[in-house]
Amino acid sequence: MEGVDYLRDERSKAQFDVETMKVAWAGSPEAFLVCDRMAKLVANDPVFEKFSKPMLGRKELFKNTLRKTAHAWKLVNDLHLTEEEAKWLRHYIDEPSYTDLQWEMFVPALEGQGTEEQKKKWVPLAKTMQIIGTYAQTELGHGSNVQGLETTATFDRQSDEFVIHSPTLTSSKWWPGGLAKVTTHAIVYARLIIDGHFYGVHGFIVQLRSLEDHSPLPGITLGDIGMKFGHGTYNTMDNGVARFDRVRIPRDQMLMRVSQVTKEGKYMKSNVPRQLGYATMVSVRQTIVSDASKALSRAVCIATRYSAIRRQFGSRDGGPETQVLDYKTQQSRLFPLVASAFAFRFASDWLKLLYTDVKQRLEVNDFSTLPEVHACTAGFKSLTTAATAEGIEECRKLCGGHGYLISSGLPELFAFYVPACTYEGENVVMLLQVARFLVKTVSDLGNKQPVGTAAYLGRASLLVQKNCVVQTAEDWLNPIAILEAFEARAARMAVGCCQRLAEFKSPEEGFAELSSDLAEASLAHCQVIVVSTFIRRLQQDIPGRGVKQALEVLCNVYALFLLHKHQGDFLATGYLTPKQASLANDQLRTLYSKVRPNAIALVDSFNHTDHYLSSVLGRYDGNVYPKLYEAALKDPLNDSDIADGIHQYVQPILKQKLHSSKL
Ligand SMILES: CC/C=C\C/C=C\C/C=C\C/C=C\CCCCC(=O)SCCNC(=O)CCNC(=O)[C@H](O)C(C)(C)COP(=O)(O)OP(=O)(O)OC[C@H]1O[C@@H](n2cnc3c(N)ncnc32)[C@H](O)[C@@H]1OP(=O)(O)O
Ligand SMILES: Cc1cc2nc3c(=O)[nH]c(=O)nc-3n(C[C@H](O)[C@H](O)[C@H](O)COP(=O)(O)OP(=O)(O)OC[C@H]3O[C@@H](n4cnc5c(N)ncnc54)[C@H](O)[C@@H]3O)c2cc1C
Repeated sequence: MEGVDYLRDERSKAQFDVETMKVAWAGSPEAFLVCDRMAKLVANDPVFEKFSKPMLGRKELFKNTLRKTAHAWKLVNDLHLTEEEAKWLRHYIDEPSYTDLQWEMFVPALEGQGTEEQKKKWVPLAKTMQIIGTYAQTELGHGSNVQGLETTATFDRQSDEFVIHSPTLTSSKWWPGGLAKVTTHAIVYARLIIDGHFYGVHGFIVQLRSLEDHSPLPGITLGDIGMKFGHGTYNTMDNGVARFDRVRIPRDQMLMRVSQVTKEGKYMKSNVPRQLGYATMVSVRQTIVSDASKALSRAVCIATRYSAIRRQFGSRDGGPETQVLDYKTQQSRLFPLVASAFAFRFASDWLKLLYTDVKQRLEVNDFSTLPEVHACTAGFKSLTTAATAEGIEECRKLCGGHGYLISSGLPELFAFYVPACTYEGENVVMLLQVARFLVKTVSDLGNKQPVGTAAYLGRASLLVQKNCVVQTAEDWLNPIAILEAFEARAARMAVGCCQRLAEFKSPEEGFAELSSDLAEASLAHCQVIVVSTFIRRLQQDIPGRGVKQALEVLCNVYALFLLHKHQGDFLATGYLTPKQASLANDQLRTLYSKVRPNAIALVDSFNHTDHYLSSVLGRYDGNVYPKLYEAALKDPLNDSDIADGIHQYVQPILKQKLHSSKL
């Protein structure tokens, strides 16, 4: 049998309806149709070919992306694509480009932080790409600490302008995507100064380049910050540096939704919290959670298909060897990642609803849920990106040696993905934000009943006393038992941290000293929400033969895998006994056997095209070995039998050896 037959055989064993599962993964029939149409549009267009990328030099890589991006914009206009369709088009083109910043950060920053008048002026220009913008917050010296930014925006009452200035080397803007070569505008975050007084960090719309000839405007120095990790991935993007030498902009280019500066130089705070200035980051963190499920689904699709084709050991009589997918070790590394992709998908769907809700509330100045939404987006961003980055690397290892080839698609995917752990809020810094929320919630328990995602902490006094009642491996299939275990562990960790915080001289000193424990408690809290979201999703109507059952298995795999991985926490907090932890692991092994016949069908449900996967190992048809061979032959080193440099550098060594052996 060939790889093609192996996958056909696997598909025939599926116990659920794949087409309906595709809809469950996409979120709705409409969402499925949009994704499917955009994925095929990209896959069938030769302009979006990706194979040659790893061979290109930096300048060619960059130009190639500019070409693709221009073609994509033409398609958006020619085909009258909606914003949703255009977003998926960009996603399937699969190349970091300035348009990511334009649509995911520049436009949302204008919409979220501009006044009605500002939005009316700037948003249409941006949405029609008459101006191209980026989000210039991070500096050479500061990224995480936004209030520590050094760029200044000094109000000049006489000319009714702000003067944007980079006073030090470390105040150079550093990292913004598209800044180096493309963007005409940026939202520059700077400290506002009026009459020598500092008024905190605010966003300012600054024109960077001439709209006529694209050259940098006077007083602005722009450049690229250099090559990044992974050759063909993020180097398609011109992350840039910018320095401002007393650049003047009109007063009405300060984003003034949160606070205003009048002509007279009076600083006026609206009745909205200053954290609304961070709203763009909340919006992008929510998108990043959704992207985590996509990236992880891509990696597990490759590793699962290849594991069904790859055979090693197990045959002593010349018969077929064992599919590596049948090894329990392979299953215990791979299936939790398949389950995680689904968990993150449902978590991101839920987060989107939470975010939509807070956006509507903010419109009418209801800020009550903002702290919870900030904690959820920050925490989920950290949890999902860390697990996805680790998961992609695990998938590479699951593919053995071939996983290290660029043609496997996995090294490039990892290089593309891993900065998600850093950008838009470094992951540990984000967990510490969740910790602030947890500490406040627990400290306030006497006065205020927590709601929403923190509601379970309202039962903290019960959860710290109760012990797990599980007696058999079967009991671990009960969602109530699972959820209570996660809640009890998280509540005990949060309460434990708060009790120890009280022993320090000041809360700040305690928070700094216990920050590692607080970060762990935050992760445990986020896991409660992800697990409960998965469980709740299964309580909804899920049509299709066997679809719900297959998802129930994955939900249990996800929860029990986490329980096993973090069993130290579950045991140390005293909620579980070692016997109960061991029963959970027994159940996990049984669940892997239930996933096994559905494995290929589950990853088919992601509906990924071969173009999107860009992996010889993950091909839909399973024709791996002939295509690996073919891909290898296309390497430029195989253009000739005798490579450049052989005559010059190798032959003299060989000849010298002959000469000395004669002596
Ligand atoms: C090609 C790519 C493909 C796919 C990528 C996928 C999707 C993304 C799409 C496009 C993007 C493309 C590429 C990536 C581009 C990346 C862009 C960036 O990285 S932009 C820069 C991002 N920078 C950061 O995230 C900085 C992180 N730092 C912060 O957010 C803050 O400084 C801080 C750490 C939160 C601290 O804030 P602050 O200094 O104010 O300090 P406090 O701790 O005192 O906070 C006060 C108070 O406010 C609360 N709070 C903080 N933040 C928020 C918020 N956002 N909303 C609401 N409330 C907030 C905080 O918890 C405190 O509350 P309190 O305890 O006082 O009640
Ligand atoms: C690919 C990529 C694209 C980017 N695009 C943009 C962009 O378009 N626009 C933009 O403005 N920025 C962009 N950035 C910058 C990015 O947002 C920052 O790098 C990120 O916010 C992290 O900040 P930092 O680099 O200052 O890390 P640092 O904060 O210096 O982190 C270094 C270490 O210090 C630790 N640390 C920091 N603070 C604390 C603390 N309080 N407690 C405990 N530990 C702490 C961190 O955990 C980390 O381990 C991009 C970055 C990358 C990698």
